[in-house]
Amino acid sequence: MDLNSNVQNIKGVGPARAKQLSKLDIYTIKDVLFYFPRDYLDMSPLTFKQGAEDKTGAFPCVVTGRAATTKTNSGLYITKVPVSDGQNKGYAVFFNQPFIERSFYPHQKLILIGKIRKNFGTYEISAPEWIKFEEIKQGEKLEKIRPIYPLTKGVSQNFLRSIVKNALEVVSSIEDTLPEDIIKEYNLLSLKEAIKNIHFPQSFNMLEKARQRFVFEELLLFQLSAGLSRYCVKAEKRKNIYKNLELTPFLSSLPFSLTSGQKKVLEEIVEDLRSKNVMSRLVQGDVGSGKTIIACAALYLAAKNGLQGAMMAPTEILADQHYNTLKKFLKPHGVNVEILKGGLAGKERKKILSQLKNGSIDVLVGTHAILEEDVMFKKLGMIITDEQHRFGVKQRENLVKKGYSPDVIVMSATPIPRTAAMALYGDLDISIIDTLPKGRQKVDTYVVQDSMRKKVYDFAALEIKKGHLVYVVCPAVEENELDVANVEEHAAWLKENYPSLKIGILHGKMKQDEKDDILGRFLRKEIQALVATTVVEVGIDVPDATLIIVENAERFGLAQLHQLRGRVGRSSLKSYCILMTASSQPEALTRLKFLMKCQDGFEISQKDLEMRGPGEFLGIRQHGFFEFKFASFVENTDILETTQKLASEILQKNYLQLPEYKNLKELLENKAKDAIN
Ligand SMILES: Nc1ncnc2c1ncn2[C@@H]1O[C@H](COP(=O)(O)OP(=O)(O)OP(=O)(O)O)[C@@H](O)[C@H]1O
Repeated sequence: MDLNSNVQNIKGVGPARAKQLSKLDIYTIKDVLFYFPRDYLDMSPLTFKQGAEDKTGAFPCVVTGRAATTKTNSGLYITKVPVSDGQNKGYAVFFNQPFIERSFYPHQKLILIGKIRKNFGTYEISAPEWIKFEEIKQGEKLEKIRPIYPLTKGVSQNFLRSIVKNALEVVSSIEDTLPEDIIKEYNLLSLKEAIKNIHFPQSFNMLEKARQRFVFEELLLFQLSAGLSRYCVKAEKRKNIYKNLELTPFLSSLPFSLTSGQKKVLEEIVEDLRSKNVMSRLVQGDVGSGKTIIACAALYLAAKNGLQGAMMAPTEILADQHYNTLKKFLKPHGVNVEILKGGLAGKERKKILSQLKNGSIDVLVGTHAILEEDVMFKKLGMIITDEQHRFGVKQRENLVKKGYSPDVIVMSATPIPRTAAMALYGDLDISIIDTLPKGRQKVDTYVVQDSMRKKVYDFAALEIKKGHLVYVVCPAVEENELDVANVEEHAAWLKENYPSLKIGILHGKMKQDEKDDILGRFLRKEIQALVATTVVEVGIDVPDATLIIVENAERFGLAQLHQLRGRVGRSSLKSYCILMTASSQPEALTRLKFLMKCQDGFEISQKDLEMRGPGEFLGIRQHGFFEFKFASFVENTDILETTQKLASEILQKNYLQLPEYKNLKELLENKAKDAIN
């Protein structure tokens, strides 16, 4: 029988059953075989004494007397079946199934499967499953490890187990997705063996091997797909347009010298520009490590080589900030920087667009709107963007069609460990700024209970008295059902309690010019405490801000809190971060307290990955992201690296064209559709 045959070809599945199975997205034999258990039960026989509290186990025992049912005052039927494991006595206990009495009789041998606990000194196994010895066929071997499947109404564990068994019997062959040489070289189970062992493992060792096989396959597919899109980009050649890669005039005009991390990253970029391949590079660095100046240097080189540059920021506030920075550092070198804002009047917009087209603007800053159709460059050669705006291969193709093959630098605001970065951004080369500018001080971080709020804000008032600035971050804008701190009420509370302070609010629902106005006033110290949502999270650079208070801090991820903390400590002034919480949950507190002792963004995101899992964390990059059933970026770093090497060999040597790679190629084409588009 073929894998793609209808599920009704399996013994025990008729139209009614098929309908139930469709709720689990099971339609074919293949769907049954790829419906994997969510957990496993060790069926090694245990005595009552060996059974661990709250852990399901298998207990061989014998029924020692008649089952008896009683009715409680509240009308609940409780049936108790007396049993013994040979050493101790106990009961199997069932609820509201008085008829179950009839299933048991004295001297009957059973295996009870369930959780055991001691109730007033007597062992009890509540609502167990059971296997009757008398029903075990002669010669039939009991499974050592029992799969536990996710269920839906009307579909039981027993039924799923039986149809998987039947499916395995009926299917004639399972063609492997991986070529034989890969299976051999990496000592993997064949697909058939892996499927068998993922459902009915011969041992826990074999279960692990089966899992490893699927992890390997998932990660190989992922790496191949990432590699393919990198390959498309890399394959793009351009003429050697960078004749002048001299950075000294630019660097010597800066008010500081670059850190060693910045120098190294800049060298990597210069190397890319020297090569004939188009650059696609991710620049990662901890908060405040000075990524903007790297962008600035790249744009400087582009301009000096007759190319235009575009810098895209995730918000208009940041676009403004970048505009000011770029203008400051590039204008003295004759580089003309402009900003394209959303709300620009028709006439002004027209003027900018025409200057862009005739090449008199060298660098354009703005949100991603700067790459819209009517924005035409004369010769766009360098795009600086952030990970939210990274281009898919399709968008890149559109740009290329417009006649440009621009180099791209992607700036990442969330530093993540190298292996995870490699996995996530496999299609980009990665540079890491691993040093902070000199003189940066540690930001003292505290986790404080809400009951201490008044003290915390008294401290804020003292900071402001010294001429410093304060951020207050709330999870919500206005009053809400979740009952979390909101910007509007919090600002009102502050105004009432600290009437002498100048307080402003900032959130995403405000109009652009309002936001610009507020931020400008904060920079000029006309506002001393800025009550805001996480709009201040990324990139805002206000050197005199020395305190950030985060309300309901437990609602944020660690990496996000680290970003927020990065808004202070951006000069040599001593800075503080206070994480307010009403939570008394030990887990939440441990998580927050991790920030008190750790200032390293890479370490923090590793912790975040571990604690919250990649799903949530990787919200930063949904586009083209694979969903893994087995693989994990945190646990499978070895396989991640192995498969990356293997994938690049396969692509370089063009193995996907070989007949033995046919199935892998097909799988890749299906799976990678999203990633490649
Ligand atoms: N080598 C350096 N020495 C001293 N100061 C520097 C150096 N490089 C950058 N700076 C300054 O450090 C501050 C932070 O730089 P920048 O805004 O580029 O940080 P960032 O890496 O973008 O951080 P974030 O992710 O928090 O926005 C800026 O005020 C910048 O001028």
